[in-house]
Amino acid sequence: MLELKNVTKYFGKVRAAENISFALNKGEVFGFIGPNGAGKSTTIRMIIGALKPTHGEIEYAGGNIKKDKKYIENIAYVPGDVNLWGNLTGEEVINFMMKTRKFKNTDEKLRLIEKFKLDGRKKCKTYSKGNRQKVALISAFLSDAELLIFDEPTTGLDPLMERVFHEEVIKAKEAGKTILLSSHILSEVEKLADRIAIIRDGKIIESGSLKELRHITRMEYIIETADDITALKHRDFVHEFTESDDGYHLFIDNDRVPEFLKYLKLYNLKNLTTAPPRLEDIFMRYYEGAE
Ligand SMILES: Nc1ncnc2c1ncn2[C@@H]1O[C@H](COP(=O)(O)OP(=O)(O)OP(=O)(O)O)[C@@H](O)[C@H]1O
Repeated sequence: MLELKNVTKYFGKVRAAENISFALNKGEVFGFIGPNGAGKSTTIRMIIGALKPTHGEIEYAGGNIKKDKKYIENIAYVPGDVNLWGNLTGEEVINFMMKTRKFKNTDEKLRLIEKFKLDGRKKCKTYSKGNRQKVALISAFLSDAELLIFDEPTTGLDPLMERVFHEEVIKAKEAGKTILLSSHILSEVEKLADRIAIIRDGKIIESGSLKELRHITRMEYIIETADDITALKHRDFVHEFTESDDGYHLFIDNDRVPEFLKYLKLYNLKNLTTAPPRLEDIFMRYYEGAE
């Protein structure tokens, strides 16, 4: 549905995005993650046509976006920091959006206002960041756009509202919408995304499904044994060795597992469990790698 081909953006000498390439399939949730200043917003602003790439191409439904601007009507975009017309109420802003999009389902509007617990009668200038975000999120979920783009959508929301956001993303996906979700909240992306791309310093450093990305990190092992296995701590493939009530916890490099298993044979184990790595572990490794 959307494809970026070697998209690059320079602001003067600052390289905000370099050779960004990825494609979104219709009906998927695509997570775009990276630390502050990595280039997520710049990339998104190029997708919505607010910035012109220095190099590279962006295609939407097979057409080049430089030539055909009509594709923008098929995108609903919620920026990280939402600005609204201060003198309109939240509901007036939502009504305005519905009118411009010729969307008439007021029951759905009321459902979303109720679900996001928005007081739509207050003027937007009195709203907190979270309330402004709610107005934009409700408008996006109400729109008939086929691609929904959320840039750090839950930074102003409390955990209950975050959950509402997650539920609505899943609903939108079930309705066949495509979702680009930019975030540095890894658990959010992990829960929702079918595939992810990790961006850092303007470059995509890894992309794929979570399952595909798990190979690049360490697995955690929890060992229950009456034996003293602290000698393992000194092996170079063992990391973060700790002792807890439920056993010894340690992380093992995935490519060194056969060696690890050989060592394990030296002990009498009561139980051995493993935990798949979280996106956070993958991400932290990239963080650490740069320092
Ligand atoms: N208009 C601009 N002029 C100059 N430099 C810019 C501009 N916009 C972004 N940058 C720079 O480009 C880089 C990428 O910024 P961008 O906002 O895309 O990152 P981000 O991943 O969205 O981060 P954040 O989560 O903090 O918004 C940063 O170094 C930023 O300072």
